[in-house]
Amino acid sequence: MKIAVIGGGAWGTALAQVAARGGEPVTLWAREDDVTTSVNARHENSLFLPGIPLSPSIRATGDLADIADAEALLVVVPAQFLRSVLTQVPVECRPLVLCAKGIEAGTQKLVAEVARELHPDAPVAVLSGPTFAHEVARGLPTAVTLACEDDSLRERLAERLAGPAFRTYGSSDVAGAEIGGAVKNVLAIACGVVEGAGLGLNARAALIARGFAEMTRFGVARGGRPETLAGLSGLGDLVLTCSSINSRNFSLGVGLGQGKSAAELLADRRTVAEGAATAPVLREAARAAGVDMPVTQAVCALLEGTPVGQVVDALLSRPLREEHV
Ligand SMILES: NC(=O)c1ccc[n+]([C@@H]2O[C@H](COP(=O)([O-])OP(=O)(O)OC[C@H]3O[C@@H](n4cnc5c(N)ncnc54)[C@H](O)[C@@H]3O)[C@@H](O)[C@H]2O)c1
Ligand SMILES: O=P(O)(O)OC[C@H](O)CO
Repeated sequence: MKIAVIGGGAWGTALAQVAARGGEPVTLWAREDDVTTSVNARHENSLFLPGIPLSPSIRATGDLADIADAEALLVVVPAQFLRSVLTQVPVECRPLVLCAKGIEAGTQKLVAEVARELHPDAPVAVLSGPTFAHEVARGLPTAVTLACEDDSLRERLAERLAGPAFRTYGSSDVAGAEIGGAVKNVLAIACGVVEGAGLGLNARAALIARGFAEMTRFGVARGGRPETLAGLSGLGDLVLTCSSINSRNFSLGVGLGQGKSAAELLADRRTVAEGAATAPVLREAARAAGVDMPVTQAVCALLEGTPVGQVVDALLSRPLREEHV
């Protein structure tokens, strides 16, 4: 199955590396000339994944006409740009493997819902899980959820992408797989705040557990299955992203916890911290679904400039409740 990757950021590049493992030709579409030039000339994405040698069988392009011969498209642009990019891509009825983690502002749509709206003839799959791009691109062991409702397509994609250090676990729960990835980014900001404000490891563990509870409530309300949320794309990714400064979302939270403003922290970032855009959308989507998400509300307050101490006091002073309701 010939693969093209749409999006030349860190994750798109790492997935191109996965798909090109056996020397198969892979086309990587990128917006930035610096990316296409460095990938083609030096086999490196010097903008988003510097210092990691890439397979010479990856060919980068800025021209969407070059993906014409691909049999499946891995779509790896940030969630808030997905609609504008997918509007330009000549998808036809080719499978779309959606790899962004976020919820669209304005519509509250998950990425697969946006893709189905724009390209109703294209089957969709979601690839998600605990996957720092720089580790995947280096070939370090990684496992992901590959969700697709079509059993035969899921098996073909899983086989095509799997390798000795990249394990794909199949699932038919597309909504569950993408909700875990979108919500964990918001919760990772909260865990970063705990780190930045020096609130301790007990607080971080509490946030991971209570954050997982609210991820599950929201995921089930939007049609996901609890076991998917407890798997690689939910709990697995939550644990990774909430425990490492390598996470862009966690590091954004560290800055907030140190008292910096979101505007200041996001101003000169070239890379994406999806949780910052997802948090207010998730708060609205949770309200619409009648789901209580106190950690998400706290992250929104922090992004909006409420002081850390005030947000923590508000979280801790809520009425006591049973743990499992
Ligand atoms: N980096 C990772 O480790 C990782 C792992 C798994 C999933 N993801 C997800 O993959 C998605 C892409 O993240 P990334 O890490 O590859 O990005 P990145 O931070 O490395 O790069 C930013 C990307 O945004 C694109 N971009 C910027 N402005 C744009 C615009 N106006 N229109 C279209 N595209 C624009 C850039 O071209 C680039 O591809 C995100 O949803 C992220 O959550 C990332
Ligand atoms: O750097 P982050 O916070 O966007 O996390 C990257 C991946 O989503 C981890 O699975």
